[in-house]
Amino acid sequence: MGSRPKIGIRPVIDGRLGGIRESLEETTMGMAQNVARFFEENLRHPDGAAVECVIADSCIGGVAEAAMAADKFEKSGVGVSLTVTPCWCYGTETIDMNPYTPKAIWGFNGTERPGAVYLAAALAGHNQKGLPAFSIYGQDVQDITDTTIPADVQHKLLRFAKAGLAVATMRGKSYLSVGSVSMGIAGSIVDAGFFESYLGMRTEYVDSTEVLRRIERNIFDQEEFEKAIAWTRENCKEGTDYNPDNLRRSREQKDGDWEFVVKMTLIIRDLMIGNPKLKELGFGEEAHGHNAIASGFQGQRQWTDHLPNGDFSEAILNSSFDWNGIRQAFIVATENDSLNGVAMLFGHLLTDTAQIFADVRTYWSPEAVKRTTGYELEGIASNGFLHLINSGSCTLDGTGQQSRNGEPAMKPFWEISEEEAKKCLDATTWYPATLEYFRGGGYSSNFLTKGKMPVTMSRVNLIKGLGPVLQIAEGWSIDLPEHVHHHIDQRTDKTWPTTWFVPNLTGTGAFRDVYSVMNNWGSNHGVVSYGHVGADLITLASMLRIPVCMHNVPEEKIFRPSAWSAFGMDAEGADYRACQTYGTLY
Ligand SMILES: C[C@H](O)[C@@H](O)[C@@H](O)C(=O)CO
Ligand SMILES: [Mn+2]
Repeated sequence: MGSRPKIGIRPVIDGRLGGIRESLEETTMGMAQNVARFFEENLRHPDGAAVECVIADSCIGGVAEAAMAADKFEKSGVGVSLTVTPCWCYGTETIDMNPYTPKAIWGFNGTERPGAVYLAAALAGHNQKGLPAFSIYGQDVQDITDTTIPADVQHKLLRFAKAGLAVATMRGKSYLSVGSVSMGIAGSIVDAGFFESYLGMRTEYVDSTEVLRRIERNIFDQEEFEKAIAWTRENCKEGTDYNPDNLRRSREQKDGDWEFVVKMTLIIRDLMIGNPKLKELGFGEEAHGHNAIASGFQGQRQWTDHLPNGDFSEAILNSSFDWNGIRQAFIVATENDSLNGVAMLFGHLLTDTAQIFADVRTYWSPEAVKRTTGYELEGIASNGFLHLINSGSCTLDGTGQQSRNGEPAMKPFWEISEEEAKKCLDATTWYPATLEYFRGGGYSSNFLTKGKMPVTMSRVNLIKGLGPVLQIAEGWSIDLPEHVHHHIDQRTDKTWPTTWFVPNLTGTGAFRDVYSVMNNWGSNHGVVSYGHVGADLITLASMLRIPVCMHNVPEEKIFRPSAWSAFGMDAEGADYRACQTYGTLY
């Protein structure tokens, strides 16, 4: 998916030659090399490649060397910058002035030389000049000869770098809208201004007829199709047809639908990222694709009223495996809900894992569960739960059939085994689509997400007069007793995948109770990412100047640019004021 941004490391130093600078050169450059090694060992891009660092050719003692570093970074594709120093240096003379590059400064907390004093001075400069930067220095004083990176510094370095790389990775890529607005869902009014100004992304739009044209004119790789359909027949088990007799599609139609949805999958992927094979087949223009890092498929209604739905394509593309093996998940939003697509993209870039796209369907109170099933909710579910369910885009990784340390998990593709991919497929049943909704047929994925996964639900909303806001709810997937699950799952669309979700409650505001989380959710959709990654999302949002309107992330984990604290003592109000003051990144 295009070039990968690098992390630029800037060792800054006290410029006074004749003793001071010379005594610090080795330590300062050593600190840069050390942190570069740390990043390279601990960070990967979502495509699996190791993250590369670029270190300035010399320590930076003043503005000339700062300019040389900027020049090198520009030429090497640096998208994120970290300044490191163990000593006092000259604030504004050495800082990184590139307005687009997320920045942090690690000032070594020692007393022999005052790295943290430089940090404070440089941050004051950043803040006075309107160039937000993150502040990093360890809790505990270290000796100047100590080359270890303390755990608290490591956490901040990784949180900053991963979010910074996400910013740089999105820049210049596209959101591809296949189709238009689905059933009046506002998130599928793909807003070019939002993508351009906040994310640095393009919006590309193709009519859904392009998918049909490629199917009818065989504009896809036939060989891959043969492989894909054989794999699908072997790995994707078809479920019972729940449609009433008078609507049911014939066996012949259903077999045709399988072929159709597999072709759709190849085509949507080719539309996103291109395919060199198409050039060999004589379709040079189509071979390019749209440079899309995320996409959405309208589906409902015009397409699905007439043709098989997008559920199979969305689910498979969003998963970490297909007929070509285990691979990076794509980001494809159901109903072309681009704002949920953006939250999926954030989740993917921050965790390297596949994302669950879901309708935020139902709040089940303990009383309602009791009334309908006779069961008294207990344990983590005792305050009720949310039913997350959706026809299409939910990744099959969302089955929870992968594991880490014996617990269910959703992992980066390079950690997923063949056996785990197979278990995800085996846990999924593909039901003939509910024809009352999807008149053109197709297949919907059905599974139940395993409980006990730490997860984070998120969502971007656009608010007129304000701009985008991000909402975040950390919590857990839960298991329900089989009969309770069965009873309440079957009340609704029984051909779709279900995740039972319990948010972590704080006792106040939107997290007073489970009902309030649902009641405060800004739209019909949400994204579920594996892990408690709310703090990472908050860091990323601050870089993009997207205020966070709702979250339940513990205060001590929150990491925003240093300037945010100048906007007042209530952190969330300050976030709004800071985002408004700095304005969009692009
Ligand atoms: C089939 C239905 O139209 C669903 O797709 C609908 O409930 C939604 O998912 C709305 O987001
Ligand atoms: Mn939906």
